[in-house]
Amino acid sequence: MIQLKNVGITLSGKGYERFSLENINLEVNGEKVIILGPNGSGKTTLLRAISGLLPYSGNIFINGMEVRKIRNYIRYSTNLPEAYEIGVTVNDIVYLYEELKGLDRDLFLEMLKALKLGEEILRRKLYKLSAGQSVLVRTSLALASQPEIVGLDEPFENVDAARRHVISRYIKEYGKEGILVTHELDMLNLYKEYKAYFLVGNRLQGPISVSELLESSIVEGERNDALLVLDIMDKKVSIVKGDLGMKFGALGSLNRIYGIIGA
Ligand SMILES: Nc1ncnc2c1ncn2[C@@H]1O[C@H](COP(=O)(O)OP(=O)(O)OP(=O)(O)O)[C@@H](O)[C@H]1O
Repeated sequence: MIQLKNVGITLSGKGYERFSLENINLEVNGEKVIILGPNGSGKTTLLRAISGLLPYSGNIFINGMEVRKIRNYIRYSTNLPEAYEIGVTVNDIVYLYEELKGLDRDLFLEMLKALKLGEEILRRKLYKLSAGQSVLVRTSLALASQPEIVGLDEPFENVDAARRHVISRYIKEYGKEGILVTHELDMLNLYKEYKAYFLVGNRLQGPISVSELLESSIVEGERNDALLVLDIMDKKVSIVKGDLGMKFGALGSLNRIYGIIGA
């Protein structure tokens, strides 16, 4: 189980405007959750905090344990790049993860084969892989560790259509509980049994089931019959069942929500 209680995260740095997420509450209890958000909305930031890679205020618990106090929790796995050593080969990471996380090497090799990646990739350094290969290897490592809970960041980014289908099969089989963050709406069709949240306007809003979402429309303003009303930059956007205005499935990109509110 993942629990976020009143979580706040602030990023600041040279050359950046301050970015913050506020009052984030979430409970993932034996469920599959998808977090949708436009570019730059803070999806990776949220997942990094859940994975113990960023400081935060409030509380984040994984199976009842405060993330601040645990290191390398064996029952949780993520595909975030920081979770893997830079400068070592894929094979080195496989050895490390067999020791640290109980990685199932046979399952990992089966996934590489299904993804048509070829075993020579094992001898390559992770940072020398192409962007898509790196995502697939990291996602396979996270899943082949067969954790109770996974946190996957953009597992489809830079991945071609055929491999997206293959990796989705494994995500669904081995990611029994956890969070998948993405901005790629065209993948939602494969994840109809997931619960969706939106990370928009610096807040996490939801939930709504993905299957309902795909049959809904997006309308400006707050409506009584809405399945979910999103608060974005002091404006409201309703998600309404049926074919009214802009069908969610036709949105293409979440950035278009900002177009609907004229921002
Ligand atoms: N060190 C930092 N200081 C301040 N802001 C930062 C810092 N690092 C990243 N940001 C900003 O934080 C915001 C959230 O970034 P994040 O990578 O979490 O977004 P995302 O939703 O995962 O985006 P994408 O879909 O494009 O991957 C962005 O606007 C980014 O520019």
